[in-house]
Amino acid sequence: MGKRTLSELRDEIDVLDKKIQLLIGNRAQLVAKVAQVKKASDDSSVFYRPEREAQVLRSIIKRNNSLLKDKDMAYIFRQIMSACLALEQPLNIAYLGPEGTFTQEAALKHFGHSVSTLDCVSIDDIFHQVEKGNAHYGVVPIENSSNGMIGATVDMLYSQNLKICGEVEIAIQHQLMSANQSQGITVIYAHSQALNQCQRWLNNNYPNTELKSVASNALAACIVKDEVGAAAIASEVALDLYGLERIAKNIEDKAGNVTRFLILGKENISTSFENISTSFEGKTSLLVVIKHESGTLCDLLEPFKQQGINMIQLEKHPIPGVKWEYLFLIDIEGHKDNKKVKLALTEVASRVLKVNVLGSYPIAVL
Ligand SMILES: O=C(O)C(=O)C[C@]1(C(=O)O)C=C[C@@H](O)C=C1
Repeated sequence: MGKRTLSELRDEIDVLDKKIQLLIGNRAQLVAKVAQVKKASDDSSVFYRPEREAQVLRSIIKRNNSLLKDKDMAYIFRQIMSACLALEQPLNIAYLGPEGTFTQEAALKHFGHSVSTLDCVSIDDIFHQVEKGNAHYGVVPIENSSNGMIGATVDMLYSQNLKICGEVEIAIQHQLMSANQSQGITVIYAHSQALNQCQRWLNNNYPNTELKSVASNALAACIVKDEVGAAAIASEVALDLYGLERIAKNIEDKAGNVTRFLILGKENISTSFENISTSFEGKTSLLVVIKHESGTLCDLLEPFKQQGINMIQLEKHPIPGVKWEYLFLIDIEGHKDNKKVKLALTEVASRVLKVNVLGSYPIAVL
């Protein structure tokens, strides 16, 4: 058989597309049945199941031996699951606005594009909107690979009762942009995080320019749309969205600049797997306050060692409103209902002033 012509190849693609479409339709029908099962169950209002979504995406990546990259294959299935979940329950996701922030990018990467989004003015506002029930879930930054923890988020985790039900990572590349490149730049707007992440570049390239910190990078882009002589540091998405011109590309000081975001909700995520210890590729986050006495930090850590539990993270953070007193944000491997984790947590609780289990959730898949 000779080489197939363009139209023959397209005919074959049409046949495959028809099959794929039919299969996606069949999948949607199954998900509609899943919704019925959930409605009849105890936690009838919880349709979003991050642990199952993570399992689906991990399997997709594991068996991907196609020409497509893992991340692209996973993206396609992420969108299919997003559309399927919207059949069960249309979700509204709170993020740091306006449109074009990295937080919005994180929200869409995690939930897919079949959700609606609610733009919030601050990290505190995201917590409040979820708390009030105006959004089903919220997305907040927790940690940047160059700058460390996001204090405003830790403060709110301490003072609010929301649960962590997922995490997502986004590569952060900053663009310098303005409405009109021919004008000299007298002021640069950005979120304080972006100013920190680009500090060296700004010192080298704009040593005498005024730097103004605003609530988000997308807001900075929005402001400079109408301000002569002003530039903004924001994302590629914001550059396109607000019709600005790029002055400089990827100005972050450190390559591989990544921000980790948390997904917040009102409920603990379901533990629908029969054997949590073997099938849950996840972690548990805790906030702990210990006595200001010799040996108390060792006492806190010992139960994890005794149970052979790996600690992923241990961060010290000032307790909001209490001078020179600190809380610890701890991430450990495993689900809070796993036998060993449970034993360790009970022991920890007996040794510290306060322990708040923020949630157990799947480790970011991509
Ligand atoms: O398995 C479920 O619980 C579903 O609702 C199905 C499904 C999917 O499309 O695979 C959809 C939404 C959930 O968040 C998880 C998975």
